[in-house]
Amino acid sequence: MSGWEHNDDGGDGWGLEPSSTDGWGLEPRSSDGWGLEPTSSDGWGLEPSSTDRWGSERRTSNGGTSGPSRSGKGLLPSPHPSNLPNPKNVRRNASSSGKFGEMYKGYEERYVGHAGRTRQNHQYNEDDLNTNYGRRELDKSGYGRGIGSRMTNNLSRPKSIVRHGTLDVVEGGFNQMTIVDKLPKSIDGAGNDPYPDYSSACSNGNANIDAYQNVSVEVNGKDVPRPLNSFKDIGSEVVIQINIEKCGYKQPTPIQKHAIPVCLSGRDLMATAQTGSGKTAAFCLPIIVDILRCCTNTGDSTSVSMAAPFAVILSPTRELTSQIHEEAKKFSHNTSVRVAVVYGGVPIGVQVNNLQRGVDILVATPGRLSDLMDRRKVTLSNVEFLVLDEADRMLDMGFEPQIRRIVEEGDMPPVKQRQTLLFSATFPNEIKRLARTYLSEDHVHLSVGRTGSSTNLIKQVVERHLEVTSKRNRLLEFFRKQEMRGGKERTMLTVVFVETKREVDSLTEWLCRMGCSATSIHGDRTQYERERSMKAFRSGKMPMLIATDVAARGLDVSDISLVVNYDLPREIDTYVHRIGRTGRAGRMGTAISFFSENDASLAKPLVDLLKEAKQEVPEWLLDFADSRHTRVGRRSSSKNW
Ligand SMILES: Nc1ncnc2c1ncn2[C@@H]1O[C@H](COP(=O)(O)OP(=O)(O)OP(=O)(O)O)[C@@H](O)[C@H]1O
Repeated sequence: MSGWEHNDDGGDGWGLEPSSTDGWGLEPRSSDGWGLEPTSSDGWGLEPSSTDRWGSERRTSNGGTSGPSRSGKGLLPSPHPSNLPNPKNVRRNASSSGKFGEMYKGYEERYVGHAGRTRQNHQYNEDDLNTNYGRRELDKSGYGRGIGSRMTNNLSRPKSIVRHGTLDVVEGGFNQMTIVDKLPKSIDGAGNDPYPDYSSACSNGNANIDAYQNVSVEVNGKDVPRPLNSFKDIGSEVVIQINIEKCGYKQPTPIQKHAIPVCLSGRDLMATAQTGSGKTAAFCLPIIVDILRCCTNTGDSTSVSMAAPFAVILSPTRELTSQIHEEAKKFSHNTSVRVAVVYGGVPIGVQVNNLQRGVDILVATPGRLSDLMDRRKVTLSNVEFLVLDEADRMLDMGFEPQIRRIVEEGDMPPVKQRQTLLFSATFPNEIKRLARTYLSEDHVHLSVGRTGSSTNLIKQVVERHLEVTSKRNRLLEFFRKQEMRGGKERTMLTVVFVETKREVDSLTEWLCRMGCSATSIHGDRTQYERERSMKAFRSGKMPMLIATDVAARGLDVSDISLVVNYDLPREIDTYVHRIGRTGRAGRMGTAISFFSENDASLAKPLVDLLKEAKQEVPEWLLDFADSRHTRVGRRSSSKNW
C-alpha cells in the first residue's frame, strides 16, 4: 500500500479510482483485466462518501457566511470579519508542522468573500525573512506576495530589495539571460549512445532528475526571483515537504527550480519545458503552498450555492485533467486544500454536488467549466491563479470560445488582479497571441531546453514504410518482442499513434485478432471506455495502447518505453508531444516513426529536430527533406481525434 489515504472525497465522485500506478509503485487495484473495480472503497482508504479528515471542523466554524461577495455581485456568501475564527485555530487542519505561530507573526488579516476560506495577507517581518530562505528571497525580489498585494495596498514589503544571492542570475538583475547553455553531447557524457536497442530503453524504473541538470534554461523578465536549489527552499509547511518526499521527488527539475519561485512571487509566467520534465508540479506546488500560507479555512462550505475556487487549472483533455487532479491531490494530501475536477463525458450532477462541498483548486476542461458557469454553479470571482496547461492544444481543439468565455466574459478578475500561468512544451504563434492578452506585461518568460525541441532522453528512429501491411507487421513484431521481455516483471508499455479514429478501431481489432493485448482510446469512445482502456494500459494488462492525438499530450505513464508513430502527425509540435509520452522524468525511451511519401512535408522539420537531438538521420530522409517533395495525397486537415 502506498500510505496515501487521501481523504478528499472531492475526487471525481463518479466512482472512478485515482489513476493508481505510474511512478507511485502502486499495484493496480483492478482485478478483472479491464481495470474495473467496484466504485467504493478503493484501496486508498477512501470511504464512498467520506466525511473527510477535517470533518466537522470544516463544517462548523463559520456560522456567518452571508453577505456580499468580494465581487459585489452577491453571488457568494461572504464571511463577516467578526465571525471569522482566529487563524491560529482554524488552520489547525492545514498542517502538522506546528509552525503556525511563527507563520502568523506579523500577519495582517484581511477577509474577502470566499466560501469556507479567507485569505490572510502575509505581512512578513524580519524574523520571517531571516528564517525562511524561499520566502526571504521571494520577498526581496521586490514583489512581495504578489497575490496578496493585489488585495491590499498596505502589504508590508521589505524595504531593501538588494539581492544577496550567490547566483549571477540574482545579482545581475537581468532582463535576458541564459543561465546554463550546455547541452550534453550524449546522455552518458562520454559520447556513447546509451540506447543501442529500443528494448533496453526505460529499464531504470526510477526518475532520474540528474538527466535534466545540463539542459539550457533561458529566463526573460525583470527582477526574476532566484531559482530553488531544493524543495526545502520553498519554505512550505512540513506537510508539503512530506508530500513531496512521498511523491519520490528528491530534487526539483529545472522547470520546477525556476517556475516555483516565480509563481510564489506573484508574477505571471509563460513557461515552456520539455515533455515529461515536471511542469505539473511546477504550477501545482506553488498554488497549494500559496493557499496554505495566505488563506484560512473558515469552516462551513456546505451552504454555498456556487463553488468559488482560488485556482482554476484548464487543460485540454479529460485524461490530462484527471491526471493533474491526482497530482494536485498528492501534493495537498493531509492539508485543508480541497481539489476538485470537472470534465465532460460524465454526468454533471455529481460534479455539481462535489463542487458544493467547497473547492480551492478546480481542475477542468474548458467545455465543462463554461457549462458549469452557465448553470451558475461556479463563480470565478475569487480566482487568484489561472493556469492554462497545454494551451496550444486547447486552441487546436477549438476551445478558444470557451476559454474566452471563462477568462474574459465571466467574473474572473482581470489581468494583474489574478496570476496567470501558461505552461506548454511548445509555444506556437497563437499562444504568443494568447499570452499577450492574458498575461501582464511584466510576466516572466521561462524556456527550459529549446522550445519545441525533443528531449535527448528519447532515441528517435524513422523507418520508411510504403505499405499498410508492412506497418502492421512491424507493429506485430514490436508486440512480440515486448511480450518476450515482459515475463513476470512489469510489462514495458507501448503507445501507437494513428491518425484517424476509424484506423484506431481497425488496427486495434486486427492486433487483437493476431493475439495482442491491445486497447484503444479516441474521441468517439465514451468516457467510461476511455477510463477503462487507460486503466488496463497503465496496469500493464493491455500493454499496447492504440490512440489518436487525444493521448498525445500530458499522458504520464512512467513505464511507456516505446512510442510508435504508425501515422506521422502533420505538425512537428505534435510529433514532439507524442514522442514525449516516453523518456519522462529523466528515464529513457524510444520513438519509432513510420514514414511514407504522404509525410513529405514533415521531412524537413523532422530532420532538423533529429539533428538537434543528435539522432541518426537516414539518408533517404535527408533526400526527402532536400528535394522538397510536394506532399502527395496530403491528408485532410480536419481534426479527427
Ligand atoms: N522533481 C521530480 N522528481 C521526480 N519525479 C518527478 C519530478 N517532477 C516530476 N516528476 C515526475 O515526472 C513525470 C512527468 O511529470 P509531468 O507530467 O509533470 O511532466 P510534464 O512536463 O507536464 O510533461 P508533458 O509536457 O508531457 O505534459 C511524472 O510522473 C512526475 O511525477
